[in-house]
Amino acid sequence: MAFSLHFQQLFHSPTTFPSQPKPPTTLLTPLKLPPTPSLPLLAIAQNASLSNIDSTEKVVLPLQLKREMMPKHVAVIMDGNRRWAKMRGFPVALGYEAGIRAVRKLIELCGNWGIGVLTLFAFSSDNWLRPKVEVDLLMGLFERVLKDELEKFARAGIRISIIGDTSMLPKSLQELIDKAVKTTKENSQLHVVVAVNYSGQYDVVQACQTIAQKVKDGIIEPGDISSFLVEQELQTNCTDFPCPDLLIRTSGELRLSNFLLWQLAYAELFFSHSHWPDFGEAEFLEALCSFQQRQRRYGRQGS
Ligand SMILES: CC(C)=CCC/C(C)=C/CC/C(C)=C/COP(=O)(O)OP(=O)(O)O
Repeated sequence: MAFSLHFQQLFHSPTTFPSQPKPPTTLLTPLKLPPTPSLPLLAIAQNASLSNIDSTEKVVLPLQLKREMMPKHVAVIMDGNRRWAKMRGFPVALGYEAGIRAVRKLIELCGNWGIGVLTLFAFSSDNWLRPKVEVDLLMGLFERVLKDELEKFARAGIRISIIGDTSMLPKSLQELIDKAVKTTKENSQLHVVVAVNYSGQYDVVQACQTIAQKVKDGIIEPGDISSFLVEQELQTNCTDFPCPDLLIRTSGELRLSNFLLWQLAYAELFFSHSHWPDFGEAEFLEALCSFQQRQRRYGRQGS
């Protein structure tokens, strides 16, 4: 069975939300897209498979995208769930439910389009400052997603990893995380890395602590410390491509909010006006088209 079919079938979500016209706001105005026929009409099977996908499987891309220019690692700050809900007069919980629907859709698209790693910023270490009821709501949602979807993730060949300090999470969630990580650790179709109680600054600090200990123990010399060595100690070292090629942040905010600070050094940034629950295929395609138009120079002279 083709890889794309796996994902479409496994992640079809029946979730519906009360219909209500979108409020007229500039934040919700979609950006201008190149004309986008529906995926089945324009999709072509590009026969060569990507290295992180089983060679018997096909990656099906929309015509606008070039296979050889696809990012290997996409990171996302899923902002605007509460605003999405408030603008519709819905409870905050519904905003997060809609956010989870968008997560499912993005996982499906990354799987179908041959992206190797997807890192999602689900809970920042600063988010503990939110009202307890909201923190509890988010923790409950994470638990529910892991309980309900683990089998589907595992069957679709998805590997799940968590970055961040999980020791502060509810014990029941920690157990579900351990199970998800263990159950999926041999999977290689798509690596979904979820940042929970994550701080980019702390990630660098903990890497420094580990390296300092190695110096103290005489394992390495201070002069051995390099970018390569630091990167090896960062939590994203759990993936084959620790540094995202593309960072997407939704809902119009133009900041990094302490996410993957080291790892984003050379990432291309894409800021979407859509709130996270409205971020779907058209919006992702727009981000990828923008990415493929960038000239990535990594500090070198341009042509
Ligand atoms: C399992 C899994 C990966 C679940 C993801 C659920 C999800 C969408 C989490 C986003 C969490 C979050 C703190 C978003 C930031 O702003 P905000 O959305 O709170 O809202 P605001 O910026 O409008 O205030």
